[in-house]
Amino acid sequence: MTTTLSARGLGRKYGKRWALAGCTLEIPAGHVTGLVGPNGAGKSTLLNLAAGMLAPSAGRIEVCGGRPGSGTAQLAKVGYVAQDTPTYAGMTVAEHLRLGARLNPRWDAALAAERIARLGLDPGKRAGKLSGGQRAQLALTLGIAKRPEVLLLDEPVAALDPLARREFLQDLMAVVVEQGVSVVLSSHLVSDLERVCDHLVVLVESQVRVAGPLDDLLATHRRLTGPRRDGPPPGAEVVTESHTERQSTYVARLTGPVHDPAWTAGELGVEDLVLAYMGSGATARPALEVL
Ligand SMILES: Nc1ncnc2c1ncn2[C@@H]1O[C@H](COP(=O)(O)OP(=O)(O)OP(=O)(O)O)[C@@H](O)[C@H]1O
Repeated sequence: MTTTLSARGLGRKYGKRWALAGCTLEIPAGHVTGLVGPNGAGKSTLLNLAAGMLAPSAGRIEVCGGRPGSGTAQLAKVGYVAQDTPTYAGMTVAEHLRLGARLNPRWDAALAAERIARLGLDPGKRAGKLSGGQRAQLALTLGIAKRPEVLLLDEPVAALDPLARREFLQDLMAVVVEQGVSVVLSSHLVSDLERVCDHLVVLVESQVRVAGPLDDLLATHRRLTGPRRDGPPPGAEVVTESHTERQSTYVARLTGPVHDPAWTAGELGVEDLVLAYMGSGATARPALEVL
């Protein structure tokens, strides 16, 4: 298995505060990985570390087999679109493409020109005069045309309306299929992630709370409902719990079958799963990684 991103005990702090701590994670190549978590959880910090924009304060990180920020060869492997789709407001679309060509050894000018034409972006228009969606598409084009091994996208659809979001994500999926590029993208929009991601990483309070292939996570987690007793049934690792006077409900990872007929086990959707882990923060819980 080739690995897109591998982190061991990775941490980054600002002053005395850890923005990301003890992050141990393997993201295999060839996947679209969704990075999700509440505001301030450390998603941008992780992506910045992966792109080499930040240096770790602890631990180590490898992206596509190399150390982020270690030189031009490493830079060529990674396409990074930071939050707020950074472009130069005073530069035209065509000037952005020319800059991309100058800075990137593997630049695919034909691909960039084809995308810009297909998206209907006027090459002579300044980026500052584009709509949010058009700017996002320009930034994605710059990331794709450098022909990276991995695309790191920090909330790429945050500013887009639902239709533009859908088109952006469809377009991204087409690129994934055509180029075989790996993608790690952060978003608060779980329904969007559900449509495009086959891997999931949930970050909460600077920690990886859960990570793994989406199918495996959905197959191993259940909502268990049963009579209120001393605790959950055997074989259930509780993520969150709630109780009424007579009944208990657990979102749990099942480590074995639940035989007790008093319990019903319902399947979870991606949003239920994400919200359960996002709400499980009160006690420090070891990160679960399903590989
Ligand atoms: N340059 C900085 N200086 C000081 N603290 C920072 C800096 N950048 C981020 N932080 C802090 O680090 C923590 C993680 O921030 P980060 O931007 O990685 O979170 P995030 O999950 O991307 O959040 P959001 O969803 O709001 O974009 C936050 O507490 C934030 O305040």
